[in-house]
Amino acid sequence: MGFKCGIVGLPNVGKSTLFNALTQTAAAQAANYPFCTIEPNVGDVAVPDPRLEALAGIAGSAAIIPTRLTFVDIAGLVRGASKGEGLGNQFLANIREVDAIAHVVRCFEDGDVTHVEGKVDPIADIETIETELMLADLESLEKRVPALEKKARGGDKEAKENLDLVNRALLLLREGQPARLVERKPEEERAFAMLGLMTAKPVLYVCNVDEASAQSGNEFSAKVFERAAAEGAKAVVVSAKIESEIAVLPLEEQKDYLEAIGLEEPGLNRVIRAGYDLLGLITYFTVGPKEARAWTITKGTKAPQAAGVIHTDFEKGFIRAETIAYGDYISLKGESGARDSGKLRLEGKEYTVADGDVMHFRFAN
Ligand SMILES: Nc1ncnc2c1ncn2[C@@H]1O[C@H](COP(=O)(O)OP(=O)(O)OP(=O)(O)O)[C@@H](O)[C@H]1O
Ligand SMILES: [Mg+2]
Repeated sequence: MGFKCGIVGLPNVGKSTLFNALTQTAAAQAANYPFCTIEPNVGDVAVPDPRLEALAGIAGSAAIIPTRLTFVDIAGLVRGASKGEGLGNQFLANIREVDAIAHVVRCFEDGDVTHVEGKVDPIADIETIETELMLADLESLEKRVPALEKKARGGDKEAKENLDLVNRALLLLREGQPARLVERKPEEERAFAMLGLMTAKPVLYVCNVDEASAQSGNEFSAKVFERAAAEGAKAVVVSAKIESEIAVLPLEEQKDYLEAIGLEEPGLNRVIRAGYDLLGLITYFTVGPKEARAWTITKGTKAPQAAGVIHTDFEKGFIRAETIAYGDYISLKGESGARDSGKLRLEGKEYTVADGDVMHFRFAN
């Protein structure tokens, strides 16, 4: 399936540094000058999930295979981008292709690191980016109007409905509101998604703070959290620079370092999990002596389609899914315990898979 989270923000705020930490590489060039990144960097990241270890421990699985999420490190966005400033429309196209946005906001002071607007002001920075995305959405919608109007006049019912939706979005964007706030009926969701609007994508604010604030944030990140709460968005605190230094250390040293700065786990884990959540994703497991493995599905996926993530044959020939809830698997110490207690359920085609389900699919070839 491949869900993509795009790393977006002003130039030189630490996007590539975060990307490198996430992907544990130095694949993306990170340096102290704006527009360091031009071509997007794409990387797969393991989704940390402590449940996998617990499952593998019970089943004696030889290997643990986490599920993965894709991050895309995108070029910095500046004021006027929608009109072609900076790298202009080129990187806006990169943003259109992602499913959710991780918006990196500079929340650290450092006289040596250039801020394109001259001072650290996370709220102003967020507004600059949002404005550019809104302007770009406005422009793309305005382009659609003439053709839709022509078709609607000709009696095309679908075009008429689409035009109505587009006009509602335009009204909102002209008021300076993101398209995700457009009121729409469930049956309009498909047409809305087809519009490919950037300000309709879910957003996670990533507050990039100094080392001393890595644990509990600072006055800048507090402002971002306030704004996120008001918008119904999510925010996380992370020090991209520290994380990128920790990520390349041997595991033992990582632990010591994290402890020293008061973190239980890498801040990156929070970013990955929040990104996963933002995309509306959940995990089910397959567990056996060979491996304990996590699989990604969207919330609401039925059993056959969940099976299809492993192999299309599983979906085509789906018969039933032997299912154990994660909590039951753990408390009853595995499959036979769950079976003996009647906690191994036989689920059919209409079953909606729940987060944490341990599944075994039966299928016919
Ligand atoms: N938390 C932090 N504290 C101090 N310096 C940081 C922090 N995070 C990143 N930096 C520094 O900021 C500079 C810019 O980082 P980076 O290249 O990752 O930015 P970017 O957002 O990818 O920029 P561009 O848009 O130009 O590609 C680097 O010198 C990096 O080391
Ligand atoms: Mg960069």
